[in-house]
Amino acid sequence: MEKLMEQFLEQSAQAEENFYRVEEQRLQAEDRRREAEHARELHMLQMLAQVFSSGRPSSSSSSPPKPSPLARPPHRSSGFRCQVWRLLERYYSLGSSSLGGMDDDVVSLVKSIVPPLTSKKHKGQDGRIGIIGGCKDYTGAPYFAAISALKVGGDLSHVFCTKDAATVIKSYSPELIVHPVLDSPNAVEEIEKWLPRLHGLVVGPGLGREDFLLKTAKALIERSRARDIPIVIDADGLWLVTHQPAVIQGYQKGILTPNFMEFTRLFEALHHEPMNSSDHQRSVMQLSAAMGNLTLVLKGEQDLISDGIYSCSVEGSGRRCGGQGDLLSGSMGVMAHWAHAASTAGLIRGMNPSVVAAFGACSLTRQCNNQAFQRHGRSTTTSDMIQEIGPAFRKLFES
Ligand SMILES: NC(=O)C1=CN([C@@H]2O[C@H](COP(=O)(O)OP(=O)(O)OC[C@H]3O[C@@H](n4cnc5c(N)ncnc54)[C@H](OP(=O)(O)O)[C@@H]3O)[C@@H](O)[C@H]2O)[C@@H](O)CC1
Ligand SMILES: Nc1ncnc2c1ncn2[C@@H]1O[C@H](COP(=O)(O)OP(=O)(O)OP(=O)(O)O)[C@@H](O)[C@H]1O
Repeated sequence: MEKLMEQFLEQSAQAEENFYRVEEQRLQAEDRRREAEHARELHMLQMLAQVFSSGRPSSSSSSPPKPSPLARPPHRSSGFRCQVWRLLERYYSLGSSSLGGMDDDVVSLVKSIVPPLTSKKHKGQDGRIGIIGGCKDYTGAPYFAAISALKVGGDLSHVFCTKDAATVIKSYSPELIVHPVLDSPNAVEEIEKWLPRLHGLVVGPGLGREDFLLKTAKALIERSRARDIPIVIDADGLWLVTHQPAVIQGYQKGILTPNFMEFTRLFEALHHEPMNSSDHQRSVMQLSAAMGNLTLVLKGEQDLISDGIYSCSVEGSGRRCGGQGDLLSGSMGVMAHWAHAASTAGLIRGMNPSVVAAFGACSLTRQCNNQAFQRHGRSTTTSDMIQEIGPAFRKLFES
């Protein structure tokens, strides 16, 4: 009797295991089918957006201006164009349906890229981030970016700046590793030595616009790209991209984080015409397509993130002190590393890892702004916001 019972239990355990295995396979197949379908649809519509917008990828700023059918709907008589227009509208609305309801889903994805804190890891595993920036005029910006990368959870933050900025930046914080090499004659080789050890690069905060520094930044972007390192480009790095878009065009691990001014400059350089400032979503889609579908974040009252359009409107405050964009780019550098690592490990599926990172960093920056404002009101500074990174991160992604 006992034997029979044992046999019965074994068989039912086996049957249960088989059931779950088959069910899991079925769910995985269904997931793959949905993802493929979604990706096919987005890809097709993206291609159409690219072809029919004025923003074909162009590596040369001297190509002739092209008319933009996206600036307004085509005339009714153009049947095919109307059809394309409707498709494009569907594309935009596909994306913008994520404006409200998708927020929670994206936040869950951000949560899933945050690496667990365990005693099994060694220093460096949660992120070694490099900041390319810091010159005579600007020492605050690279500091804000680098310290934010650490406070978000990166393990090591390197700042590659000019000689005269280095001592100043070191004096702000003993946490940062500061290399005074950006204006040395062999800057590229000096910095390239570090690339194999870096998980993410943030190019631009406090870089300035001197030719030599921009040339160095360009070479470093190219070499990091060749090594498949996620790259966030902000501030003066965007000045470089505006003049030489090919440096980052089409790089899927690249994220651009322009403010409105930087966005307008970049848009006009690529499209050779003023942007339609009444429709930011459309402009973001157009510019993203022209840049080879890389992730773009237009910062503002709401942060608009492509591909597709995701909007981050976590409540911030009315306080707009300088440096908030540096906090954003530094945190994004770390999150981009986490997101791509999670994607490689199969932990996130169905969404571009760069978008997950961008959404995470935007939400965090705005939450820091909100919390700092509650304490300091009008006197809020970026340093106050940096103090809030820990609690804001916990509130958003660890609760
Ligand atoms: N503590 C430090 O070290 C900091 C250093 N920083 C570093 O400074 C460097 C230059 O960066 P940047 O942003 O000041 O330069 P740039 O693009 O020429 O903009 C200048 C003009 O654009 C306008 N404008 C700006 N935003 C706008 C908007 N949203 N919407 C509309 N207009 C807008 C505005 O024009 P205005 O209102 O004055 O007419 C403004 O005067 C860069 O390396 C950066 O990292 C900063 O990070 C801050 C903290
Ligand atoms: N009107 C706004 N309301 C709420 N949040 C905003 C607003 N404008 C910008 N932000 C937030 O502030 C952050 C920085 O954006 P901002 O436009 O100030 O960048 P920036 O000009 O590049 O900054 P920086 O001073 O570092 O150069 C973004 O994360 C964005 O979400």
